[in-house]
Amino acid sequence: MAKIIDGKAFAARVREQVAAHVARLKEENGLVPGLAVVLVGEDPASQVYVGAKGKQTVEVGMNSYEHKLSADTDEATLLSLIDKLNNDPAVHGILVQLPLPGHLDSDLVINSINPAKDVDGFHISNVGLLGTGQKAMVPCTPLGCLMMLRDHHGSLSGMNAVVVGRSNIVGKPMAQLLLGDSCTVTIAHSRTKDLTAVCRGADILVAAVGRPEMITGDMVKPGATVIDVGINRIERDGKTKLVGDVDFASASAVAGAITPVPGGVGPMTIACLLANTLTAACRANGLAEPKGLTA
Ligand SMILES: NC(=O)C1=CN([C@@H]2O[C@H](COP(=O)(O)OP(=O)(O)OC[C@H]3O[C@@H](n4cnc5c(N)ncnc54)[C@H](OP(=O)(O)O)[C@@H]3O)[C@@H](O)[C@H]2O)C=CC1
Ligand SMILES: Nc1nc(=O)c2c([nH]1)NC[C@@H]1CN(c3ccc(C(=O)N[C@@H](CCC(=O)O)C(=O)O)cc3)C=[N+]21
Repeated sequence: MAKIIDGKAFAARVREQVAAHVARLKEENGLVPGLAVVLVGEDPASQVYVGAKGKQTVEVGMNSYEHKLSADTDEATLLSLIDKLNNDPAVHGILVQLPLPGHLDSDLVINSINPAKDVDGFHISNVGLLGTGQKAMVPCTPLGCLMMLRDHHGSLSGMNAVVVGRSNIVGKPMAQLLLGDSCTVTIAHSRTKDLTAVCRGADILVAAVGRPEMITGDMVKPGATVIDVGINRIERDGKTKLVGDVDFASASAVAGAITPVPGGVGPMTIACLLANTLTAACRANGLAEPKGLTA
């Protein structure tokens, strides 16, 4: 039976570190980091995340600004809000909740955020900085996964890592971070041939597929570390249940360590968002950055 990596407890420790640094900034520099979250439309799952982010932002002593726009908001209105936030000195981080309604061009919207305030790390400048090993804002979900992996293994150098999924928000930046830590990285996707064989070569297996319980125990190398990024709501036995992209029962019987869903990657994502907001506030003011909270 695998060791369960407790993302919820880890995230609570990250938030404590963030809160301690925020308290120091306030006392020594009179600075309070601020995070603006923009939500377009009424997607219920998104509203839950936005609510959780706002609550935790305030709990660590930072200011939270929520902007809820109707689903039919036009591009010009959204861009003008982002322009206002870009120029607001009280706002150090801006997050535009994805996915956006179909009539909005999400690349255009994301790339209109000031890269220094892009706490999601999705702006092309941050993608380029990460890809070239320069100081960037790093996407929260992959950063949270990296923190848990470093904590569990110490060094990741030379390990075989397989990332299943090649999205811009999870798969690709995850692969970059693992490469940065000197893993031998394979990115698998829907066209990959013999996914089972590819996954079985992994010392570190990251699942970011969006398919409930797709990664089963037979795809896991004995003793491997499995990171389950998936968040899927399914109906089972007449109840709504949250499950990952990994079949926890069969995978945990083979793996050496595994993250659960819920209580794994999800809480770390929000903790890293707070850490990124703190980092952005420090950089904007030429102050020392928090240690251990960046890639
Ligand atoms: N915990 C958290 O904080 C977060 C969780 N998530 C969750 O992570 C999961 C992935 O999210 P995201 O990256 O945005 O998803 P996307 O839908 O953008 O990407 C999914 C990727 O999985 C690949 N894929 C789909 N089906 C298969 C298959 N049968 N075999 C192999 N690869 C396949 C796709 O391949 P192709 O490119 O070929 O289509 C694609 O690259 C979701 O469950 C999402 O809810 C996302 C963000 C944050
Ligand atoms: N610009 C942008 N940045 C994001 O980071 C972003 C986004 N858009 N859109 C949606 C996805 C999804 N996401 C999650 C964050 C936390 C949990 C989380 O905390 N989940 C809890 C469970 C919560 C529940 O019960 O629903 C857990 O896994 O334990 C899940 C998912 C961030 N995302």
